Amino acid sequence: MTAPTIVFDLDGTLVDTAPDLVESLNHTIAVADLEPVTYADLTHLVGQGARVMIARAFALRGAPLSEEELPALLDRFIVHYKAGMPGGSRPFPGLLQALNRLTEAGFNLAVCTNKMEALALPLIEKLDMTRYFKTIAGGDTFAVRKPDPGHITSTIERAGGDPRLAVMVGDSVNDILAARRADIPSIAVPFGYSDIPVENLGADRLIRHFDELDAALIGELLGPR
Ligand SMILES: O=C(O)COP(=O)(O)O
Ligand SMILES: [Mg+2]
Repeated sequence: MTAPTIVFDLDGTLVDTAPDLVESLNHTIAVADLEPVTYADLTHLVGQGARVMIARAFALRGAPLSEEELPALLDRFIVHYKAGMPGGSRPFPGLLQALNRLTEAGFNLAVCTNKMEALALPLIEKLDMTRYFKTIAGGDTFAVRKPDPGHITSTIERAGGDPRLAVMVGDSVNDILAARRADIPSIAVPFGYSDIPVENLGADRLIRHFDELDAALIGELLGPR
């Protein structure tokens, strides 16, 4: 029988990437003389990958940005962000213990992030976490990305799992909405970068710490089998 799959979001769920995202974003927008963004701004900027984050930073500062300028800015971001990896980014407390616990319990683990694959893969590798995941799907891996349910279901299929036997863990509306649209139960974490209070995301469960993520909770969400 297929093992249940647990799908994790990356930024703000598995890894606290905010300091490095802010730093590389500010390095990027400095070429246009924009005032640096803050950690508090990030919750409104992050979620749809680096390209959208840069465009949103320009909008936040009321600065014009043409389509033609974006590729060079995106390159600037990618080069800076990759060079600093893993920087100050660290797994959230209790994550590694949870990944070990869930792996030992026989679950398939996967990552579904809107971060581009070329950034997600090396970040997870530098944090020595690649081995935990059957697959790591980025925002540009498939034709669609969160909140499109196809991003999650394709990730599960690529991990050899079954979307009818899966749970999504995430920090933002993209994750919880995509899961709901895919009819997949979801767990929200409050330590990420949501501009909506996590209680209002509509997740099936809320955990405050990864210590709470165990086989019993997954079993409750998947119901009697
Ligand atoms: O990098 C982003 O914009 C979002 O990434 P996430 O989907 O892992 O939260
Ligand atoms: Mg996230």
